[in-house]
Amino acid sequence: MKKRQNITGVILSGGKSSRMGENKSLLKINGITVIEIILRLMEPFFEEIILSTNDPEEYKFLGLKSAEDVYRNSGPLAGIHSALKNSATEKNFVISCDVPLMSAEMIEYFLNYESRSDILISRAAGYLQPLVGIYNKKLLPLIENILEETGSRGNHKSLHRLLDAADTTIIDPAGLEFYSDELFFNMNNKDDYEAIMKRLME
Ligand SMILES: Nc1nc2c(ncn2[C@@H]2O[C@H](COP(=O)(O)OP(=O)(O)OP(=O)(O)O)[C@@H](O)[C@H]2O)c(=O)[nH]1
Repeated sequence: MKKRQNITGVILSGGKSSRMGENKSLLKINGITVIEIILRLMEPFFEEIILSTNDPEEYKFLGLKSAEDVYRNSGPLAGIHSALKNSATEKNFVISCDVPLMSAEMIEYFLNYESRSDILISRAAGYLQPLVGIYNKKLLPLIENILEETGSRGNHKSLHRLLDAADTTIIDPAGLEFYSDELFFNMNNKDDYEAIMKRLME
C-alpha cells in the first residue's frame, strides 16, 4: 500500500486514564502495548503520524513527532487542536489510543469516503464516535473559540459542541460487510482491558 501524503495520522494519547488507574495506552496485549497496536494499524496508511501527548518522554520509544496540548486539562478536543496546529496537511485522520479492535478496513473506508465536510465521523454501536475520524485544519479558529469558552470544564462536551457547530458528515457503517460494533470498543477500565485481551487472544 502506498502511504498517503495528503492526510496526516493523529493518535490521541494525552488523557488521564483515571478510570484505568494507569496509562492505558502502555498496557500490553499479546506482548505489545496498546499504543503500538494503534500505530501498527496506522503506519501503512500515513507518511506522517503525530502523537498527541503531554508526556513525550514516555513515548520516545515510538519515534513519532509529538504535539503537546496548548489548552491543558481540556480533554480530547485540545489534543485534536494541537495536532491540527502541528500538521502540515488540511486533512487529518484522528484516532484515540484506546481502540485496539479498530480495523484497517474501517480506516480505509473513512479515507475513501467522498465528503467535502470539515469533519467526517461515524455513528456506530449506538453512539457518535468523534474519536475516530477526519478533521480539517481549517477548523482551528472554531476549535479555539470553543476551547477558550469552555476551558477545562469542556472535556467531551467541547468536542460535541464542535460537531454541532462545524460542517460535520456522519456516516453509518452498520451495513458494511467488514463492520462490527466491537471496532469502536474503547478501553476505559480494567474490565474493558480484560474483555479486549480475551477477544484478541481468541
Ligand atoms: N491530547 C489530549 N488527549 C486527551 C485528553 N483527554 C483525553 N484525551 C485522549 O482522548 C481519548 C479519549 O479519552 P478518554 O478515555 O475519554 O479520557 P482519558 O482522560 O484518557 O481517561 P479517563 O481519565 O478515564 O476519562 C484518549 O485517546 C485520550 O488519550 C487531553 O486533555 N489531551
